[in-house]
Amino acid sequence: MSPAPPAPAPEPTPSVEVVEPQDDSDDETVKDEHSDDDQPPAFPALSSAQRAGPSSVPRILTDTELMPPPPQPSLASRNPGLSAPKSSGSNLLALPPSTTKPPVRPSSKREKVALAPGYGPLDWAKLKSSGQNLRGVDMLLRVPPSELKKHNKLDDAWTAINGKVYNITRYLPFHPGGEKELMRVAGRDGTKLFMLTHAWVNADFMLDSCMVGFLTSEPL
Ligand code: HEM
Repeated sequence: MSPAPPAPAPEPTPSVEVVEPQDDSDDETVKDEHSDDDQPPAFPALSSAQRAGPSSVPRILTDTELMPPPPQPSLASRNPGLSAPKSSGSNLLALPPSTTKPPVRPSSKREKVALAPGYGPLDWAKLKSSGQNLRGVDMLLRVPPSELKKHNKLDDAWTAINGKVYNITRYLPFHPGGEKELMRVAGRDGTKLFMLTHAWVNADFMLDSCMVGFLTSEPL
C-alpha cells in the first residue's frame, strides 16, 4: 500500500474587499460609463418597510382599541303602525300604512254609454255575419279624401282607419262609446283619434264587413 499523497495546502479564505468610491458626491444617478447596466434593483427596496424593522408593520387592533359599536335603538324610538290612532295605546300590532290609492274615476272623455237592447257586442257580431250588405257598395273602392268627406252624416257615415275606409253607419248604435263619439271621425281619417282612444280595439275585425275600400291620395 502506497502512502497517501500529502494533503494539498489549504487555500487562503477569499476575502471581499469593500472599496469605497473615491468620489464623495451625493448624486447617485451619475454612473461610471463602464458600470454594469444589468444590475437588478435592490429587493426589498432600500426604502421598504420590511427593511425598516418590525415597528412599522401594521398590527391588528385589539377590541378595546376599536371604535365602540353604535348604541342599541330603544323600543320607544321605534314607531310601527303610523296609521294607528294615538289613543289606541300600544300600536305595535297595527297594520303598516297602505300604499294603495283609492280608485280614480275615469275622465268623462271615456264614459261608456248604455247601449239600447239588441245593440250589444254579440248582436253586432250576429249582424256582421248575417250576410247583409253593410258596406253600401258593391265592390271595394279607391277613396280619396274628397270622396270620404261627403260621407259625414248619421245615415251615411264613412271613416278611414289605418288606410282602410269603412262604412260605420250601421255600427253607430252598437258603438260602446256612443254614436256621438263615433261621429267625430265620420267623413275623415279617424286613425289618430281611434288610436288615442282605444288602440287595443281591433277595428279591422270589428268592421270587416263594413269595408268600403282603401284611402288614396287625390287623383291628379
Ligand atoms: C271607428 C271605429 C271604432 C270602433 C270599431 C270602436 C269600437 C269600440 C269598442 C269595441 C269599444 C269597447 C272597448 C272596450 O270595452 O274596451 C269602444 C269603446 C269606446 N270608444 Fe270606440 N270605436 C271606434 C271609434 C271611436 C272613436 C272615433 C271614438 C272617439 C273618441 C271612440 C270612443 C270610444 C269610447 C269613449 C269608448 C268607451 C270607453 C271604454 O270602453 O273605455 N271610439 N269603441
